[in-house]
Amino acid sequence: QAGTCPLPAATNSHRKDCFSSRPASTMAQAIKYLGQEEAQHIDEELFSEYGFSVDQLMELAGLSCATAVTRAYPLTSLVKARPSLLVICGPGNNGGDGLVCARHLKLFGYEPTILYPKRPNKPLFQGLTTQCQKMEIPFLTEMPEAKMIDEAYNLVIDAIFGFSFKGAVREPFGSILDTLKKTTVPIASIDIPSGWDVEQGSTDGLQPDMLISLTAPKKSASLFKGRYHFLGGRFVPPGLEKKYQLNLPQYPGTDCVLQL
Ligand SMILES: NC(=O)C1=CN([C@@H]2O[C@H](COP(=O)(O)OP(=O)(O)OC[C@H]3O[C@@H](n4cnc5c(N)ncnc54)[C@H](O)[C@@H]3O)[C@@H](O)[C@H]2O)[C@@H](O)CC1
Ligand SMILES: [K+]
Repeated sequence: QAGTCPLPAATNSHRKDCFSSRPASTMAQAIKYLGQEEAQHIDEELFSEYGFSVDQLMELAGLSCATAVTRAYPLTSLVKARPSLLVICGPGNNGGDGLVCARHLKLFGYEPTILYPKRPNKPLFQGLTTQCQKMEIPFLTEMPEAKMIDEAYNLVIDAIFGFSFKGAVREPFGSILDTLKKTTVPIASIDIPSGWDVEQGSTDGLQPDMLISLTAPKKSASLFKGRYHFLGGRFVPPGLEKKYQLNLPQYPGTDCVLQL
């Protein structure tokens, strides 16, 4: 028996994977938490050196997020009569992950509604928006009040900002985040709790119930206090993982997510 399982919340199947097929030398090393620049370098390298396209990785990232949501909030656990979710999408690729996530959640039997106030004028985002519209996912024209969100939705998915967020929050997202802070319904944040500094977090920011870290957690994830921390984005080539010493845990079987 070589060492202890590096996954604190590991299920029996994770544990089995750890002990049966992970070399002893990598078992002891903790997963790396990335700084902002390092996360951006890895992102660039996936495209420039490894030949991936943004929409490819976004699809896998968004699918991971939807899958992680089904694990933490299965349809049978939802408290409202309808399996309603509010997905709030920001102006960059984190918002794109949110659109993909919403589409998959609809296929998984949930009823997502999207708020997408700043839409980039690029074919990728236009296509993702059309796909959601054609799947009869409603788009809101404005942010509802906190009370209305608590009444209408089981969960809010925060796809506003990811690892490129910097500085003071600009409108309309400042008001959106202020409203979100007043809600009591659980929040699931994609990659970073929006409004948090990517490395330092935020003392008075959102306190999501769930965080889905993509590729590898960012430094601020060490300050996450919610119930569910998942890793998704199972697309990192071993060469890149090695170069950046990510020490990613082994995903169980063919799963695209893993609970940390
Ligand atoms: N390499 C990876 O790991 C992958 C990353 N993906 C996603 O891409 C995200 C990063 O995407 P991006 O680099 O497009 O960046 P973000 O989506 O983090 O945000 C960039 C957008 O937010 C705006 N913004 C930044 N700071 C702001 C502020 N203070 N107030 C208001 N607006 C602000 C910028 O103008 C820009 O429009 C990741 O967090 C992840 O969710 C996935 O789509 C695919 C793979
Ligand atoms: K986010």
